[in-house]
Parts: sequence; structure tokens; C-alpha cells
Amino acid sequence: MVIKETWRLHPPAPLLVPREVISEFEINGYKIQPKTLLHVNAWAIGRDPDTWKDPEVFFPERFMDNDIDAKGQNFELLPFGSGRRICPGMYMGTTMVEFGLANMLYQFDWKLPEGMVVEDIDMEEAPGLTVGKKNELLLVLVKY
Ligand code: HEM
Repeated sequence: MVIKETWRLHPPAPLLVPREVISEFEINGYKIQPKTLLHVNAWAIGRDPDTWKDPEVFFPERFMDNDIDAKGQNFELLPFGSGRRICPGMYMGTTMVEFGLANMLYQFDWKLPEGMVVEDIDMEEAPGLTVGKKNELLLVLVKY
């Protein structure tokens, strides 16, 4: 749930990978012509207030009472895209994130630096095709 919530708010590829339209179609009254380059804004979908309650709030428990997953079937959560060109490394990527996080939590207790509160954590993203944190994460790790 924590990982899903992180991907909702911070999809690593916020605009997925551009698609080129093959045949004309209509959406919301707009006629989209062949050859048009389409971007799917997964970042905005993850923060859509019509879909998510309090979208700006980090609240992993929102995934407790539903079966929304990140495998491309639930269009409100698309960190790996969807359809024929969905990320083929989806399961490897998920496993790497789960193992990495589990190891960090297993080995260390994580604390904020003296005088810092949770709200001070800087979550600004550096722009790009794939995004990461703009500034480094400041935490103090305590070995168990
Ligand atoms: C958390 C980790 C990862 C995320 C969030 C991610 C995300 C994505 C996204 C959004 C796309 C575009 C899908 C679309 O447009 O529908 C993509 C494509 C792709 N990803 Fe990943 N990816 C991850 C890990 C990996 C790994 C570990 C590999 C390989 C070992 C990989 C290989 C690829 C390849 C080859 C494509 C292009 C697929 C195509 O165009 O047919 N990805 N990924």
C-alpha cells in the first residue's frame, strides 16, 4: 500500500512514453487525427480529485478496501503504463522496490534529523522523462 501510494503521487515516468495515434478517434468532443503524438499524464491522473479523496495527502490506507493495483488494468494508477506497450520490467521493478524498502526497514530504524518534522521533508521532483527527487533525502539511520 505504501509503494502504491508513492507511485500514485510520484510516478517515476510521469508522462509514460508517448504514443502515436494510428486511426482517428474522438474523445471529450475532440477529434484526434492519425500521427498525433499522445502523452498520458499519469502524474495528473494520480492527483485527480474526481478519482482520489484528498489526492495531495499521502494515505496508503486508501488502498485497503479496494483491489486497485499497478498492473495496467486500473487506469487510475498507471506507473507502468498499460496495454500492448506496458512496461515489460513491471514485476522486476516492483520486486526491486519491495526488496529495497524491506531491506532498509529491516536493517535500520529511520529518524528525522534533530529539529525536523515530517512536514519539512522535501518531496520536490527533478523534471525529466523519468523523475527522481530534486534534493537529497535527509534522514538519520540507526542500526538495530
Ligand atoms: C519501478 C520501476 C519501473 C517503472 C515505474 C517503469 C515504468 C515504465 C513505463 C511507464 C513505461 C512505458 C509504458 C507505456 O507507455 O505504457 C515503461 C516501458 C518500458 N520499461 Fe519500464 N519501468 C520500471 C522498471 C523497468 C525495468 C526493471 C525494466 C527492464 C529490466 C524496464 C524496461 C522497460 C522497457 C523495455 C520498456 C519499453 C516497452 C515498450 O515500449 O514496448 N522497466 N516502463
